Amino acid sequence: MRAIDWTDGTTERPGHIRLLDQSLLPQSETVLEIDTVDDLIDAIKRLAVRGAPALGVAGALGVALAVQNLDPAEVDKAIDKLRVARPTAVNLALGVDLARAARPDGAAAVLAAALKVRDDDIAASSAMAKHGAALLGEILSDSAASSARLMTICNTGGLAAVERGTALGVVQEMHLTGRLKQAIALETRPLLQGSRLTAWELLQMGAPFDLIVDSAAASILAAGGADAVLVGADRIAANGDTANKIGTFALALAADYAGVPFIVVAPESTVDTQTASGAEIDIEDRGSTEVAEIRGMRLAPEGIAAANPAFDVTPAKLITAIVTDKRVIRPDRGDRPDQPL
Ligand SMILES: CSC[C@H]1O[C@H](OP(=O)(O)O)[C@H](O)[C@@H]1O
Repeated sequence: MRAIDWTDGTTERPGHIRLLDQSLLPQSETVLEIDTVDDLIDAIKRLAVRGAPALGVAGALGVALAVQNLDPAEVDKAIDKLRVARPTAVNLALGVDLARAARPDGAAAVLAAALKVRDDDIAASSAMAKHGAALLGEILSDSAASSARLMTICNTGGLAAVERGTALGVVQEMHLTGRLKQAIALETRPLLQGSRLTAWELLQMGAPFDLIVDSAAASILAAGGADAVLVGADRIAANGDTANKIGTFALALAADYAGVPFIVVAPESTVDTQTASGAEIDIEDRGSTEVAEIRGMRLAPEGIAAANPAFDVTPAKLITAIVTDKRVIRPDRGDRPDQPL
């Protein structure tokens, strides 16, 4: 099943969104049938649906839901609330804007625009998988390129998109073409997208992998335990600075120290040339509970303070390459995403 999709209406029920509730994976594969924008916003805020490309599709389909089900006077307020449900991933606002632009042409045109966002993401995931695997063939030694050990953080597979995903889509491509020796997946505290979601997807692929705690990554890299680091992105600024899951910046520093290529994999829809640099990216803070608890089980003492930025920014100078569905940008050679395609 896709992470998120649209189900056409029947005589019993109007068209609506179906999504796999990722907050319950891997213990439970629960499908949510979403009929209202408020329920979609709740699903986004609690990461039942998550990942920049998937959020773009959610935003676009949410506009179709609003136009289909709400009084015209209520649509803009609902769409505006959806657009800011999570601030860091540029894709959410972009998906909303792409579907909203079709409003003058009616509900069918809005749905068609939203389904195009979905279909374009599916195509982009396949293109990124191929471009990323080709780049590894170019920059790694022959032995590493044919038997690669690839480290990754958070979850960037089909669950973070619609199908295949971004960085984990490259890992899948390397596996499918017999060139993956091992994936190394960081658990990714505090919400454990790595141990819950990436491990689940790698198992389904049948790919060889190790799950590691986040704090083991630097010493594994320094000891020569990985041939490349592949990460996703939530927003790529005009100069190449990249916002991604918290811990990505530390991983980039460790990769730089270890002399290991650090590769960002993201669709062009995640490139935001309106944001000049990483300093302007709004980093979502998700509050102290996620740090102090795991699925409602209190770990830290009551009454403590906790900082919980959900993302950090990796400066372009630490990024070897940015692989998109359309191109490979090489910040290590002075390339910038705001240069024309
Ligand atoms: C290809 S997904 C991009 C990005 O989204 C994830 O964040 P979250 O799980 O909070 O939605 C993570 O930063 C991924 O790298």
